[in-house]
Amino acid sequence: MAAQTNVLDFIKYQGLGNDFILVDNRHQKEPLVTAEQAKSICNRNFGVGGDGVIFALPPEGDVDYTMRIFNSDGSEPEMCGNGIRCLARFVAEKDSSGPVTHRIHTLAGLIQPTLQEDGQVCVDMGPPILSGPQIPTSLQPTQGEAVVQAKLAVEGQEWLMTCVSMGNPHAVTFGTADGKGIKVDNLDLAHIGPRFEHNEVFPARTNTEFVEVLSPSHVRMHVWERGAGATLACGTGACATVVAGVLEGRLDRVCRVDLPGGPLQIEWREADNHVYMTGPALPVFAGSMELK
Ligand SMILES: N[C@@H](CCC[C@H](N)C(=O)O)C(=O)O
Repeated sequence: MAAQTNVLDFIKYQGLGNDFILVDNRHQKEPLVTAEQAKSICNRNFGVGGDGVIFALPPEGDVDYTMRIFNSDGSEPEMCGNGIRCLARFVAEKDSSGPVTHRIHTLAGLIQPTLQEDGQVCVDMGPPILSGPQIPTSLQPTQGEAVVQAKLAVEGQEWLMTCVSMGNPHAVTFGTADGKGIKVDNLDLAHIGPRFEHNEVFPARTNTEFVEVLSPSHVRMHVWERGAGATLACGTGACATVVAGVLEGRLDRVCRVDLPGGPLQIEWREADNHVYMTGPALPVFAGSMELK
């Protein structure tokens, strides 16, 4: 008797080079692949290759559908900014008469991407979370409940960290306590990134953003992602960067964030305290693979 094979259909998408395997999972509540399988699928030599696997699941509550994601190390984050733009485009292509604004349930709550006529996707990412224990970090609050420019010793330097959750945890640094700013091109991310990600002050690990300010409305940012390492872009990280920059008095509420994969436009809107992210999302190829 022939062994039964389990074939996964997917479309690979990318948002500024942050790349994902998208799966239409709207017919069943559980993701079609396990965390371990996601890790193999993301492998760039032995699998499809990607920074994560994203599932469109049936709606939970009063929404259009639910999103879940596995990082390339198989861990499950609460949210993904570039990923949710890709997901909105993916579902829109499948349901050509679907809504322009999608209401998506995530582990970080309700997120609403809007497909713009110019092909970009603008996402209402909701309000940032600033309370240390909720981020979570054990770094002590310095501005009310917020952890702003808290000192953290890593690799013999005291880094100034501002912590922000966009549903998932971020630690943003513009430089060290001796007044040295960041030059993103000089960073050895593969060496330094894990020392932040796994630092004991971040009990759920963290994404870390290293930011070079070009002007109050324009920065360069390189990211070390929890569960995925150095990626070409991070949407939630770009949002956290602008929130941190505003809290530190360095940035305007409307700011362009240049990532290795390209720019994102971010606004932390005073009127509703929500963060809005605008950027691209593009299909790369469709495929199917046998799941082991
Ligand atoms: N690249 C994403 C963030 C993905 C999740 C992150 N690695 C985490 O574990 O929190 C983005 O664009 O936001």
